[in-house]
Formats: sequence, structure tokens, C-alpha cells
Amino acid sequence: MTTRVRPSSKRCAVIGGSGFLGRHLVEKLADKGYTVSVFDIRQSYELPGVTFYLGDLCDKQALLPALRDVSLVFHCASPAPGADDRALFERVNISGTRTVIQACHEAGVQKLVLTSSASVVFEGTDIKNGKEDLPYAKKPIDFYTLTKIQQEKLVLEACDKENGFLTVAIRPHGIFGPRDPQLVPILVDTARRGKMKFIIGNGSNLVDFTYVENVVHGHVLAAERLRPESPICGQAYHITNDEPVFFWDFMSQILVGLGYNAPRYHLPYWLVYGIALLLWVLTVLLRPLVSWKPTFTPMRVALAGTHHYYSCARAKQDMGYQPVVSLKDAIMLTVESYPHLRQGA
Ligand SMILES: NC(=O)C1=CN([C@@H]2O[C@H](COP(=O)(O)OP(=O)(O)OC[C@H]3O[C@@H](n4cnc5c(N)ncnc54)[C@H](O)[C@@H]3O)[C@@H](O)[C@H]2O)C=CC1
Ligand SMILES: CC(C)=CCC[C@@H](C)[C@H]1CC[C@H]2C3=C(CC[C@]12C)[C@@]1(C)CCC(=O)C[C@@H]1CC3
Repeated sequence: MTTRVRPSSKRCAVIGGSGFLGRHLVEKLADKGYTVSVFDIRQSYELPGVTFYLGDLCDKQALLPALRDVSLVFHCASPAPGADDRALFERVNISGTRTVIQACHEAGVQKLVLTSSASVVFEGTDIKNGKEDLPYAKKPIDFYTLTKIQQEKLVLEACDKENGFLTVAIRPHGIFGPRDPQLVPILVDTARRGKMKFIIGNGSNLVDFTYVENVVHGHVLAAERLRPESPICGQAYHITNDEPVFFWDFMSQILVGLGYNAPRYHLPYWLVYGIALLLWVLTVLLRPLVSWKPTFTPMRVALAGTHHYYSCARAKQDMGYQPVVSLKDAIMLTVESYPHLRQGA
């Protein structure tokens, strides 16, 4: 007779735990007394009580040892949004997520928390205080978003109370904070190359930027509230700072905090978008000959020039979510964490 060990509720796995959000999540879970297994294609740090398993999440046999005796899995792995590689996004975000779900079933995992994205409803046009019932984007702005939509659907459809497998999706937007490899580094690089002088549009577009600790808090609450009787089973939740901010004010505060000039001159949105689109088409057509990546991609221009902020009322109501760090403190903590990116450093 084989006896199956009941997984401990304080044992969890974080797929993508070496990444920016993943590592902050792992640190919080370890702090809260969880034993954590990290599964990732790379190991970027060490932490007591955390075991690393290296492998590709598309490989079920590699994944299974990381899920052994684990009751709760966080899936926050994805190729970087700027990758522009449809096959990679489809392999990792769609078939890889199917593999994650199968591996969870085989390992007896009871709860799966997915890091989705608020962008699953964004088509490049204004969203003001968007709720979770907005339809998925019919024309997603890039392959990243296209595959995040499929990924979220797979995870939510896998929720099966009768068989004891509960799922939930967290949709953050514009995550920032210490060690983020994207937002601040790209911004500073653009400023250092003298390209951060212009405001796209009139500068009055409101956007959500969400401090990483608030995103982590949303994930932990979702995991702890995920029970068969809970309304959160099989649902998606926006997690934001609940303080939409003018996109260009936010960028200016980070830039000025690090000693760079804030952008000052306005350019019409449609002009910049048109140029970005033209450059993108040219880079695609000339790809075999030229390997040049434009800074202002159509996706970035759309994100920089439209309103896109989301309501987190549902997360407040169903899981008692409240941001734990204000935007003002978050910007200060973030600026302080990048001394090496200061002007003149
Ligand atoms: N950064 C942001 O503003 C936002 C991020 N998200 C989502 O949050 C999650 C985490 O994002 P970040 O921490 O910013 O990204 P990140 O790039 O820092 O972390 C992703 C991690 O996934 C790992 N990974 C990628 N492919 C893998 C594979 N095939 N097998 C195993 N591991 C793999 C990477 O090595 C990396 O450590 C992603 O799902 C992303 O879609 C959602 C909304 C906004
Ligand atoms: C105009 C310019 C050069 C801005 C620099 C900052 C950008 C790199 C960020 C501004 C909004 C960010 C954002 C994302 C990535 C980084 C930005 C484009 C995401 C696409 C990351 C993944 C998601 O799921 C959605 C994010 C929306 C906001």
C-alpha cells in the first residue's frame, strides 16, 4: 500500500522565483514562515529555507521535484514582455502553463495562484477605472499580452472545487520597486541617451504603477483566502496602488529623484505612435539584415500616451486587500534603491 503524504500548508513553490516579483514574493513567504521551493531557469540569489530547482517549466519531469509535498504554487514566470518572440511566448505562457497545471495535478497541489496582468484587457486605447468584468482584449497590443490572456483563461478554467484544485489570477499593472530590471533601468537608459526630453500627448493620462510589495501582498492574501467556499475561486483580481498617477509625472519623479531632467516638450500622440509603428514594421522587414531595437515601440507609446488605470475594489471586498505602501513612499524607496543609476554615478 502506498501512503501519500498530505502536503503541508506552509510549503509552497514559486515558479519564476528568481525574477523581480518572484524574489520579492519568496522573501515575504520565507518571512512568514513558509518553506519555499523556487523553480526557474536561473538562480539569482540564495536565501535560508529556500530550495532552488533549475529547469524549464515546459518540462514536466523537471518541474515535478519542485512541487513534491507542496500544497500551494505561485506561477509568476514569463519571458520578458519586450522579447518580441511569438514562438517563445506561446511555448512558455500557453503550453508551459498547461504543463504547470498537469504537474500540479500529478503532485497533489491544492492551490495555484497565477500572476496575470491588467494588460489582458488593454487594446491601446483609454481604460479608466477598469473593472475585472471588462472583456479580454480582442486585439492585444503584442504577443506577450496575447499569450497572457490565454494563460489566464487556462488557469481560471482549471479551477475545480470538486476535485480540490483551486485557482485564482492576480492582475498587477506597472510593477516597480527595488531590483526591477525593466521600468527604472529602461527609463534611465533612455534619459542617458538624451531621448527623455519629450512628453507623448498632453501629459494628462492617468496610469497605475504598483509597488512590488503591494503586488506581493495581493498574492499572499489570495493564496491564504483561496478556500472552496471563498468567492475568489476561479476569479481574476486587479491589484494596484489605488492611486492612479499622471504617467509623465510618475516618470518625472523617478528621473528627477535620480538627478536627471524631467521631460518638457510635448509631441502629438498620433504622430509618435505612427513613427513607432513605421519603425517597428521596418525592423521586422529588415530583421535578417539589421538587429536594431527601437526604444519607442508602439506598445510603449500606447502605454505612455493613454489612460489605463484599474479598480481594485473587488480585491478589497473579496480578500480584504489594501495597498501597504503609498505611492509617495514607494517612489522614494525605489529611487533610493538605484544609487548606481544616479546621474553621474
Ligand atoms: N513587471 C511588470 O510590470 C508586470 C509583470 N507582470 C507579470 O508578473 C510576472 C513576473 O514578472 P517580472 O518579475 O517583472 O519578470 P522577471 O523577468 O523579472 O521574472 C520572470 C522569471 O521567470 C523566469 N522564467 C522565464 N521563462 C521561464 C521558463 N521557461 N521556465 C522557468 N522559469 C522561467 C525568468 O528566469 C525570471 O526569473 C510575469 O508573469 C509577468 O507577466 C504582470 C504585470 C506587470
Ligand atoms: C516611454 C518610455 C521610454 C518609458 C519607459 C518606461 C517603460 C519601460 C515602462 C512604462 C510602463 C511599463 C509597463 C510595462 C513594462 C515597462 C513599461 C513599458 C508592462 C508592459 C510590463 C508587463 C505587463 O504586464 C504590463 C506592463 C504595463 C506597464
